[in-house]
Amino acid sequence: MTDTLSIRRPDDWHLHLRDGDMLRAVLPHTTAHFARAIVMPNLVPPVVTSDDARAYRDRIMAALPEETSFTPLMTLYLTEDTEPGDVARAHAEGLITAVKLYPAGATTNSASGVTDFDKVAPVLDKMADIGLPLCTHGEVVDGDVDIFDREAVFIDRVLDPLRKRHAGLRVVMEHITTAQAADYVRAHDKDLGATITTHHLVINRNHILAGGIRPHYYCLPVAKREEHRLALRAAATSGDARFFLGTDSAPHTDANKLLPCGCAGCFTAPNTLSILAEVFEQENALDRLESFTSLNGPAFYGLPVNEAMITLTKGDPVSYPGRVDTSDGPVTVFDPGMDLHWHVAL
Ligand SMILES: NC(=O)N[C@@H](CC(=O)O)C(=O)O
Ligand SMILES: [Zn+2]
Ligand SMILES: [Zn+2]
Repeated sequence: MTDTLSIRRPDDWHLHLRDGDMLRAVLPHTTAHFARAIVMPNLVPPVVTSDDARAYRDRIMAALPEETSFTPLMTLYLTEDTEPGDVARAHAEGLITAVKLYPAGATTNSASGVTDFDKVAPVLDKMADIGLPLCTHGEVVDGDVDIFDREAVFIDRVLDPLRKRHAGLRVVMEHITTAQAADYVRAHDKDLGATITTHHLVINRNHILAGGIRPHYYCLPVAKREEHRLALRAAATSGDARFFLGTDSAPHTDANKLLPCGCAGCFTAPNTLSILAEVFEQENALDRLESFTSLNGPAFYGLPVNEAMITLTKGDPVSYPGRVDTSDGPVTVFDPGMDLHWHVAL
């Protein structure tokens, strides 16, 4: 039985770091294990222009714990006013790694997102030209579409037509939650990838709703039926290079989660790697953990893999904080509902 595993240092290809005190509180939990992260731009107000991205990157660098090396990979929030020239310049100077599409109203802080795709056609064409990936929050927001169907309907109504219209555009389907999304990735070519979160490998919709409502398991896209969780596990552990880790670690204070209308998001940064090792071990796929956490993402983005290694060692149950304190109040850490045995050492 394997009880030690050395892998390249992981990257997180979908992360929410927030800003201000929250940024300072959550950032060390990511930098403890991860070398790089794609930083989502859904701040209030959002990170829309290259100037916004530069300023946000500086705030992240200023918040880094001492003697920590970490590279935030910045993204721009696509709006109907985004200028193709600004995006191209930001890409050329190495400031941004991707642009993020939020359908307006789909998720946390998405009000400035896209409603009319004709308006963003020029910028998407430019991105296809220069090879800059588009990360998508893949859910339709139409009130007539059941929330559990929003991802599958997005693929048919929005994503597939968009990829046909903008041939050559590289797309990452973020935080996929359905078998349909995994199948869509498999059926297409190298211009398509998908991130999978830690929590969607662990919970299904019963965890949120059965026996009482559990707001800390509520995130978007919402967790689906068990068959979808199993499909995501199969995709993540398959070794297929188009699937890679994006934790979507999305901290909200308990006060904002535990409301009559609570925020969506699971905060997984502190225990993500221990959970993933447990999941991959359960799937007899520990030998593929490194592909998912450390190799496939860089390959998609055309970046070098990290030189540094981390070692995971199996032992007594791992202890991790139940919550992280911020000046706005505590943020509850995702509870995977099982003991974790894989300890991370750098
Ligand atoms: N995933 C979530 O449930 N929430 C994210 C937004 C997002 O990634 O859609 C957040 O910013 O809180
Ligand atoms: Zn999202
Ligand atoms: Zn997210």
